[in-house]
Amino acid sequence: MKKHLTIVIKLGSSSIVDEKTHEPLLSILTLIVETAVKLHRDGHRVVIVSSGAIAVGLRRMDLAKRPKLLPKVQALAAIGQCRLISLWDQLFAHLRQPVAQILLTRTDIADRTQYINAQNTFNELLSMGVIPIVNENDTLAVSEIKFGDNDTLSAITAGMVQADYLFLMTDVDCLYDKNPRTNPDAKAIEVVEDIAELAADVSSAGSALGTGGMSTKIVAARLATSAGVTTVITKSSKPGNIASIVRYAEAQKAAAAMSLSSSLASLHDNDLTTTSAALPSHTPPPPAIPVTEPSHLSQLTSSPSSVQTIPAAPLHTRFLPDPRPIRDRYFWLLHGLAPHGTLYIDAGAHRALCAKAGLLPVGVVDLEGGFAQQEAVRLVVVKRTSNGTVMSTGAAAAWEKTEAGEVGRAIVNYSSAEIRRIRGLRSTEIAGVLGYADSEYVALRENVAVLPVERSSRPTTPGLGEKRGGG
Ligand SMILES: N[C@@H](CCC(=O)OP(=O)(O)O)C(=O)O
Repeated sequence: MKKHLTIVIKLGSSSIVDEKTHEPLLSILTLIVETAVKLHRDGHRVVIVSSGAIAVGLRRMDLAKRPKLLPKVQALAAIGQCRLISLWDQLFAHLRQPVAQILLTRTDIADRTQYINAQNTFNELLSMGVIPIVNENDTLAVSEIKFGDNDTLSAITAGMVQADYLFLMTDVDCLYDKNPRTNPDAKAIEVVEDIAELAADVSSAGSALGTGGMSTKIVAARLATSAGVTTVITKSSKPGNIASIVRYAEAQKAAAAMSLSSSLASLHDNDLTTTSAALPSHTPPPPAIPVTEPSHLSQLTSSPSSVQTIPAAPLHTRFLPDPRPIRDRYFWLLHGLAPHGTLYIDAGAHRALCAKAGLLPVGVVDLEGGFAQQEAVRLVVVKRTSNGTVMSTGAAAAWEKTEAGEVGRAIVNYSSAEIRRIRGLRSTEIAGVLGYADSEYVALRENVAVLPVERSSRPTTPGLGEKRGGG
């Protein structure tokens, strides 16, 4: 188990300023600072994703509400961001904690070299003991190149720094199966093992200041957990809960690991058929669990004792990380790039991609959108239709979309105009049709990221011009 955890804490605009007066919520900010410094002093690496630039700009210019015109919003973000970062810097300075400002746009990370540069800068700052404070570079980002909401930005940041935890701080303590304000019998959802099966009420529209709501938090949780990041939704007015939740979650992992090793030991000692049923599932243990603590937990609990009872955690929703995380280049292909179109591929091509081959023109059935060479596209699997539905007008056969939906993303070697002419052909035929053949592949293997089969029906990061859920 890791001694030093990397923890990303995301605060939305409504956690940073008062929704009506737009004055900073100093008590919350101070508690966040104390929590972050405590975690840092315990040996953990902390990144803060802070919204609030526009809201702070509104206060500075004495404006009552967010203007409609984009240049005005961008000007306010420029005014507010320097005040915001100065506020964070001043608060952290009281505890002698250096911070750094990182402002990102989607185009910054769409270039692989820039993505790696950003990653290197994060790592350097974290190893220097600095707390990076991240926001979207609103002044440059127009809608086409926006992350759009800081929930998504925080999940991409968490993937980039290979975080252990992402905390999405919000105005409720957790997800509920129904709206708790109108349904007194609403049940808290404490642990989510599989987001695809989540049945929660996500109708919360977010604040008047920000752009995120509960549904953008689910998108963010899906993205972050796919990169192996445990994602937590909890109340921003109680930042002290972060340490208790980390302690609790780590204790659960330790307890599960101990239970697994004792089960494995008994597998050696006993008949395999009688003990295999005792292997632990993801079912959470009861709230209070006596465990022998690993050293970093005793740091978190600040207790000298090696054996103690872990107190129950405050209410929160915890999304468990995918056991087979998508990281590095594949994470960047899936979430760093904005797709410019879609390639519809057949099941054979999908199988070949899953078996780590490149994408050949013969497997491409149809396409949508206009894109250039070396731009990113979505990959969607289609099958020959049985009911006569013609998805593709130009293709030789009729095709329809499958339930698998989007199965991955790729950077293509040919433009949409070129692929339109070579789809369905063998690679040896490319030169005859185009007059040249830059590659036998439509996309090289290293430029293709495919989702594991059982997860491919889940949407990935919303791309350019795609509608996000939630307000
Ligand atoms: N980047 C913008 C905030 C983006 C946004 O709306 O985020 P959130 O408040 O988390 O929904 C700002 O700093 O004002």
